[in-house]
Amino acid sequence: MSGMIGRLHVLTDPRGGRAALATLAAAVAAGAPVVQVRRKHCTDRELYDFAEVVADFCAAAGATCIVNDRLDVALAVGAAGTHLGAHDLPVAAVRKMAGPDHLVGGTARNPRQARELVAAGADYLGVGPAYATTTKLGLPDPIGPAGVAAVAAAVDVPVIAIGGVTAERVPELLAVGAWGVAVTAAVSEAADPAAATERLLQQLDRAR
Ligand SMILES: Cc1ncc(COP(=O)(O)OP(=O)(O)O)c(N)n1
Ligand SMILES: Cc1nc(C(=O)O)sc1CCOP(=O)(O)O
Ligand SMILES: [Mg+2]
Repeated sequence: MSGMIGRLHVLTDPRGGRAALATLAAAVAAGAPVVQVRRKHCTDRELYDFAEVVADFCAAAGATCIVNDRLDVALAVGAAGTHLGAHDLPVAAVRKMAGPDHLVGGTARNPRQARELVAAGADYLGVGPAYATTTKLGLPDPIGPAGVAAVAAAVDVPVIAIGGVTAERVPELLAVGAWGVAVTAAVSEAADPAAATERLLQQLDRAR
């Protein structure tokens, strides 16, 4: 499965909870096509319960639901896909278990990793950190638009730029070959998450 994945991925606030769900509801109502359930430091049951609510919400709204890190949870809640990084199960293993119709995304930081992930069966790549981010600790230095460009030139699957992405930065990322963007703070820390989502979507529409 590839090619037509949505261009705006809204990641849930990793703390989860009601505020995360309210933000998500606003983002999806404003037209966010893809939601990624990203939650850390919780029990499996808490993750499952949260993911189930998000997946049901996405199904009702026609949005694509992707679960970060966990194929088992993605399958259990009927999500469309799973996103995998270097510390998660390998893309090839997940592809083997999930079959051809499950969306599988991988995190790439350079062209070599990107080619390997695509060869292993990734449908799309999350590429970053494009810019400095306060949402996630321990990342390498930002790769900037030039780093995103290098990955986009190396593969033929959609590249989703992530890390410190704002609406203002969308044009320069699309200009270097990104298909779309993934955001946390730009939506979840916005005073008006629906308006922030609309601004991101406008930039994605305008710039291509
Ligand atoms: C679209 C997208 N791209 C990259 C990531 C990062 O995934 P990963 O490297 O597994 O890191 P964590 O998100 O698990 O901290 C992502 N989640 N989404
Ligand atoms: C979850 C995540 N992964 C990244 C990576 O580069 O692997 S950057 C990132 C944080 C995305 O949130 P924000 O839009 O608030 O920067
Ligand atoms: Mg991960």
